[in-house]
Order: sequence, then structure tokens, then C-alpha cells
Amino acid sequence: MSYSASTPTDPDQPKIRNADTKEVDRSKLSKMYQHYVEIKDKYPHALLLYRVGDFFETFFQDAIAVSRELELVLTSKQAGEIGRVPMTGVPHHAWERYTTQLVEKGYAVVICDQVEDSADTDPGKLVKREVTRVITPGTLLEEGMLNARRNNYLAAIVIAGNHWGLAYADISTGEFVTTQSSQLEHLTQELMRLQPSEVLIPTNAPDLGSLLRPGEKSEHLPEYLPPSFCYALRSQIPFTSGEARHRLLQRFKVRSLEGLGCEHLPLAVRAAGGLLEYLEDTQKENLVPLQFLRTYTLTDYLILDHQSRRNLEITQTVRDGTFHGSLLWALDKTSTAMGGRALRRWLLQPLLDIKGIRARQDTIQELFENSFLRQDLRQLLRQIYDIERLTGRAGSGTASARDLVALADSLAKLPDLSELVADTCSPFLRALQKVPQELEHLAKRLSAHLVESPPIHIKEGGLIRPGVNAQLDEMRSLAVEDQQWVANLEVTEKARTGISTLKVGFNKTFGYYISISRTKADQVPDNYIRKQTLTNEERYITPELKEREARILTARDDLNRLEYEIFASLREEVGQYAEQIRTISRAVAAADVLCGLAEVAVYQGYCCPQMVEGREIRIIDGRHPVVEQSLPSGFFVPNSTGLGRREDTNSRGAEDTEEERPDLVILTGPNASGKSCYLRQVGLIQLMAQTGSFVPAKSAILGICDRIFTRVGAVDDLATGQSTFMVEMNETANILNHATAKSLVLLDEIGRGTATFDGLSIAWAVAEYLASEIQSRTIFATHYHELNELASILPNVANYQVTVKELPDQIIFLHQVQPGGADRSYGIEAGRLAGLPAPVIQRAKQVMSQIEKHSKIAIGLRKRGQFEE
Ligand SMILES: Nc1ncnc2c1ncn2[C@@H]1O[C@H](COP(=O)(O)OP(=O)(O)OP(=O)(O)O)[C@@H](O)[C@H]1O
Repeated sequence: MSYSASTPTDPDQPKIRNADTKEVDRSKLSKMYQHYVEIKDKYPHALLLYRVGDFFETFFQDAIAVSRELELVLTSKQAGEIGRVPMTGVPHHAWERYTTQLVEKGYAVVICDQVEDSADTDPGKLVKREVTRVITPGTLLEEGMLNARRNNYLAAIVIAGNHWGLAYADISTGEFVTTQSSQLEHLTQELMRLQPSEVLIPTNAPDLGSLLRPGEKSEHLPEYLPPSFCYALRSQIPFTSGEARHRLLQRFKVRSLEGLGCEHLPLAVRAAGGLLEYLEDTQKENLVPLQFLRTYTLTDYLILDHQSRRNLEITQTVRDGTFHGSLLWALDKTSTAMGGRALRRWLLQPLLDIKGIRARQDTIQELFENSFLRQDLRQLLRQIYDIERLTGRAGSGTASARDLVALADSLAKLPDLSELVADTCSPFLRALQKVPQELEHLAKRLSAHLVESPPIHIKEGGLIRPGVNAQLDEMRSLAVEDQQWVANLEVTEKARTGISTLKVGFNKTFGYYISISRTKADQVPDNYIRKQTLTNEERYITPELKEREARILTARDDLNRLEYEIFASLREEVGQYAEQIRTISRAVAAADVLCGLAEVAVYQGYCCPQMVEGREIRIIDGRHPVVEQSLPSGFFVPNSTGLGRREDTNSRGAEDTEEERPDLVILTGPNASGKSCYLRQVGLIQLMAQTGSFVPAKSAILGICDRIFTRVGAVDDLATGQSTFMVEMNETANILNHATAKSLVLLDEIGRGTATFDGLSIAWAVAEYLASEIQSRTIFATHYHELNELASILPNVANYQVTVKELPDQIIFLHQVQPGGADRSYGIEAGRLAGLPAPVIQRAKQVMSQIEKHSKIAIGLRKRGQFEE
């Protein structure tokens, strides 16, 4: 019998019998199903995968959901007096793959495994099963479920009025941090930076424990939280001050939270405590080793809101969301997964502290100049596996023997790394020298114990080298003796019986047997006992063969068990070194990032920017790091930038006129001339510089920015039902409300989505406000060439244009940014190039000349504040 994969509540589908654990008559279920239902009661919001022999099976409503989500056949199984119940199963060795798919779809999955061998269970008794893991999107550990080059964050939030606490952890790497701040929009921005896979939120919702999948609405989810994440509704108790504090003190074995930096941040403590409790609840006894909790402050880093991060295409492109074409794509020359993750974190969280930036620059400089060191380092780094995550898996008891071998191989490379950087100056490189001796010993121990390439499964033997354990060696030699006896049996029996076609075989059901073709069946000796008859052969056993078989099989089980025990204790030992391994893995990651950045700097011809405290931004021959790499070599046209008037204008240098370093640049130029590209280029150079990277320019002097804002061509936000224009206005309002004189503001075509005069008026007022009130460094790209008037009114505004060469029939894009404003736009030319019919172009030109003749804009705006009514 099989069912179609529909939900029991679907009114258009026939109701599936016994599909809801809450409704079935439990007294009529057989023992195993009663146990299943008991566990399901404890995890009503998760899908329960229950081990039955070689399968993980789901029953009742979960079977229907799993069948629907994974497109597996929904079938049914006899569950006792009650009859058949819906069932979907997956082979036990493939649980990881199927669970990954379910978790990606936003489900929590409970793994209920057999914790004793079915062979050891008394006949008629139920095999012992226990919940061994609860896997949710934020608590993944398995390699196959994670993206190697990005962190997988679990976040927890606590909100009190306009204040909030946020803790997050990547349990696969052990990172655990917390913060507290005010203004809920900052919380939203932090979440958008982290892109957590799961967010815990304390609530008094009746359905505690449920996991809201992305986009799913709930009255318990505050509106200002981005809908794109999974939210787990949790009880408020572990998030209370007392509980949370106690849990943190216990976990980190400290007397006060002073050392963790959050003693006086109650909301940060509550969020961190609630997160810890969730880990205890989901990881059961396999609690992962976490690093010491670290407290950070939002103002330690350059602030980039989500829109700006998106517009600058830091980790993915705006157009199609791909990695290819992003800044990370252009800069990522890291050799390890740890380095890849670190580079992503660095780019999303650039620094404000000049010292920190210079320390990174100095390392890049050293590696830039010393190409032998750089190449050797990269080569060694490539041989280092993801020791950060391998350690996490060892600590949580989920590492395989292959994981430990990879870890041992990587740890064994550390002394070479250490030697390589012995004469370097940079503290980032010198940190690689601090490899504790214990780790070298650990690597040796692991390699001495484990075979070179162990099998995937850890309970089926073949893991441990000979000579490691005397008992194991003895058991192995006895087993070999018996196996030899069986191997010889074919030869001796052939000789004894004279039957040349006699064979000795083995199968799972019958064990060892002697096979003889049926035509020779009358020649078998008396001690042969017939076991099975096939079309052409007869299969026999002998008492002696059975005795050997029993010995072999028991020995194999004992051997496998002993090997597993030795392996498990090695794994536990590795877990105890988690802190040391992770400290060195952070050093490896940082060195890897800097080495990769040095490599890019060399091959792309980047320069080391001079970072200064003032407001100036002076870039000579800057380039867009991504567009440059996408064009053939030499095709990108470099452009210079000067922004940020000196506070003390008297001390202006000879080469430094205000015209060259205005606060606000009005940038005009035809469509596709390169305005957006230039705008982004400036933003990216500033961002890269504050990450510590070299930048694509001939030279650069850059004052530290507190924030970078960008507003680049908005798209309709269908999810919130906002129009293009409203999205644009919201973003602009955000900029005007938060920008400071230390911010860099990049605006592209403000005021497009409304009537021309409305748009122009808004654009004018915004530019004027930025230049005269806020005085942030701003580039304002626009098609409203009327805005060029501003430069004649405000001293800190200058006009620049992206030049084109006009030929009778075409426009040649020169992509050069030069002083001066375009006196007209080229929209009609662009339309002609795009193929608008000639009469339409002709008419457009007529209309334009009429509009220009009657427009009073230029006259009206000349005197600020004296508009003609
Ligand atoms: N400095 C440059 N050197 C070489 N090519 C460039 C340069 N700047 C831009 N380009 C090329 O020109 C194309 C158009 O650039 P961009 O999108 O910045 O134009 P735009 O002026 O913003 O256009 P629109 O006003 O229509 O938005 C880019 O895709 C890029 O390939």
C-alpha cells in the first residue's frame, strides 16, 4: 500500500489514515511505535528520524512531510493492532545527505539512533534507541552540511524597549561572541551582516520549540526582524538574567563575567546564556567545545548597512546574487577554508583602528616584497585542512577517523610553517611560531595510531595500525589463523572429495558454506550437512566450518569494538586540545588572508594606502577591483578622486585646492559612461583599505571613515510591498539621518522614480543638505545636469563628468572622470543607440528643446532659499 505525498490537512486530498500522532489510539500501537510517539511528543516541531535496522524511518505526519520535501515514496508499515501507518525511510548511511536537504528547507531534524547492537538485544526486547542529536540550521557540524568558506551562525536575541542584546556562535568553529546596543535598526543591520542560519528568540508563544522557516509569519516575531531567516521560538526562562549568568559562569568556569567583557551588559549576557542553553538542548552529551565568550561593540568597526553591503557587491552580485563578480571573488586567493571564512568576515567588518589596519598592511608589505616567502607559505598552507572545524567535530564526538588523519597531517605541517616564518617581522606571521609542543605530539600520536587512509565507517574496523594495542594484535592474529583455515578449506576439501568444482563461499544470511554443483551432490562426504538448494548447486556446511565461522564473526565484532574504543579515546583526546588547536587555526587563517591579499596586490598592481586620521580621500589612478579583473588587461581606464576639504583651510598644500578636494562631487555623464562604476570604485577602495588590504590605485591617502553609505539604483521591494521610489526615499532618509562628516556617501541617481521636477527638487535638496549641513564626503551621480548649479553656490561642491567623445553617428565612451559638469544629458542618444525608431527620436528632440526653453529651474535655484513661487 502506498500513499500520495499530501498533507493530512489538505482538504482536497483524501485523509490519510493514522497520520497524526496526537489522534492515534496509542494503546493499539506496538512497542516500537509507542516509543516513537513518546519521542515525537517531546519534539513536536521537528522531524523525527528513527533508526530501524539499516534505515532511518519516519512515521505518521513526519513521513508525509519528509516524502513531500524529499520527493521520496510514501509507503506504510504495520504498527500493531492499529494497522498500517504512513512511513518514509532513508538508508542509514545516507542520513546526512537527506538531513541536509531538510535543514536547508528550514526544518529541525531529531536523530533517534540505536545505541546498542541489535545482536546484543534479548530476543523479543526492543533495541535501545536514544535521541543523539537535534539538528537545526544553526547547529550543523557535519562537513557535508556546511559551506567550507563561510561561517554558519546561530544567533540569539533579547530585546528590551529600544535596547537589544545579540549573541552568536558558529559551533563548527567554536566562535562565540556577544554584544549589546540600542536602536532596533542596528540589530537588523547586524543580523543582515551575519546572515545567521537560525535566530533564537525568547517569547511566551504557546508553541515554544517551533521553528519559523524563512518568510513564515508569526505574531510572536517582531516586525523589524528580517523575514529572511529561520527563527526558533524559545522559552524565556533560559534568557532571564539569573539563569543566563549562571550558565555562562558554569560553562566557562569563571567567578565573574568581567573577564568575558559582558559583566555590565545584561542583555548581551541574557542572549549568550539563552544560546548556550539551546546548544545543551540540541547537542545532548556531545557538547561542542566553544571558545571563550568574546564581547564586541558595534562602534569598533566601520558601519556598513545592508543596502551598502549589497550595493558594493561585497560577497555577491546585485544582479543575480552570484559569488562570481563580487569583491570577495576578486580578492580571495586564500589557500585554506579557514582563511576563506576569515577574509569574508574581514570584508564585512572593516576596522576603524588605524593601528590594527597598519599591522595588517605591514604583513602584506612583507609578503609583497618577499615573493619566495609568499609562495612557500601558500604552498604549505594549501596542505592544511580545516583544522578549526575538524577540532569541533572531534570535540563533539562526530569526527571520523579520516577527520583525525586529516587533522594529524595538518598539525604535522605546523612546525614547517613555524620554521618558514622564523625570520619575519610581522606579528601576524610570527604568531605561527607559537605552536605548542603538545600539538606536535598529538599529531605524532594520531599518525602512529591510525592507518594512513581509514574507511569512512568507524565501527567496522580497519582504523588502527598494528603494534598500537597488544590485545588488538593478539585478537587479529587469532582471527587471521581462522581466516587462513577457511581460505585453505577449498583446497583441502577439493583434494579430499575429488570434486574439482567445489567452492567455499560466504553470504550474510547463511554465513560460510561449501558449494557443490548438483551433478556432484552424490559424491559429498558424510559430514556435510545440506543447508540450501539452488538451481544448479547445493550448499553445505560442516560442524567444523560452523565453529570456525562463529569464532571469526565474534572475533570480528570484538575487534571492531576494540578498534572503535581506541579511536573514540583518541578523538576525545583531540577534543581536549580544542582551545590550543583553535588558537593556532586563527593564526593560520589570518596569515592565509594576508598572504592571499599580498598575492592579489602583486598580480593586480595594488598600492599600500596611507591611512590618516583626517577627512581626506585622495586616490590617484584608482580602479574598480572587480570590473578591472573582468576586462582584458589594460582596458580599464583609471580615475583619480579627491574628497574631503581640510578642516584648516589655511594650511592647504600647494597642490591641494578646494576644487580638487571638495566634500561633494556632482558627477554627470551619459548612460553607460561609467558613473556607477566610479562610485563603487571609490567605496570599494575605502572599504578594502579599512580591511587592511592594498588597493587598486597608483597611490592613495585615505582618512578613516566611520560609515560608508551607498544608494545605487533601487529595485522594488516586493517582499515588503514598497515601490522603487519608496525604497529609494527610505534609504536616502537613513543616510541623511545617520551620516556624519567622517562618512563616505555614494549616491547614484537619487529622485529617479517620480515626476522629473519632484525628483530634481529632492535630488537638489539632498545634495545641498549633505554638502552644507552634514559635510560628509559625497559623490552624487546624476542625470540631472541642473545640479551642476550647486557648485556655484556652495564652496565645498565641485562638478565632475565622465567624458565621452561624440561622433556624428556614435558616442565613444572614454570612461574618464574629469572636472566640469556635462551641460546636457545623452538619454536621447542612448535611446537611439538602443534602436528606438527614428520618428520617436526626432520627436523627443523637439519636445526636449521646448522643455529647455521654458524651464525656470536654473534661474530659480541660483539663490538658495529664494525660490520663485
Ligand atoms: N573606468 C572604466 N574603464 C573601462 N570600462 C569602464 C570603466 N567604467 C565603466 N566601464 C564599463 O562601462 C560599463 C557601464 O558603466 P556604468 O554602469 O558605471 O555606467 P553608468 O554611467 O553608471 O550608466 P547609467 O547612467 O546608465 O547607470 C561598465 O559595465 C564597464 O564595463
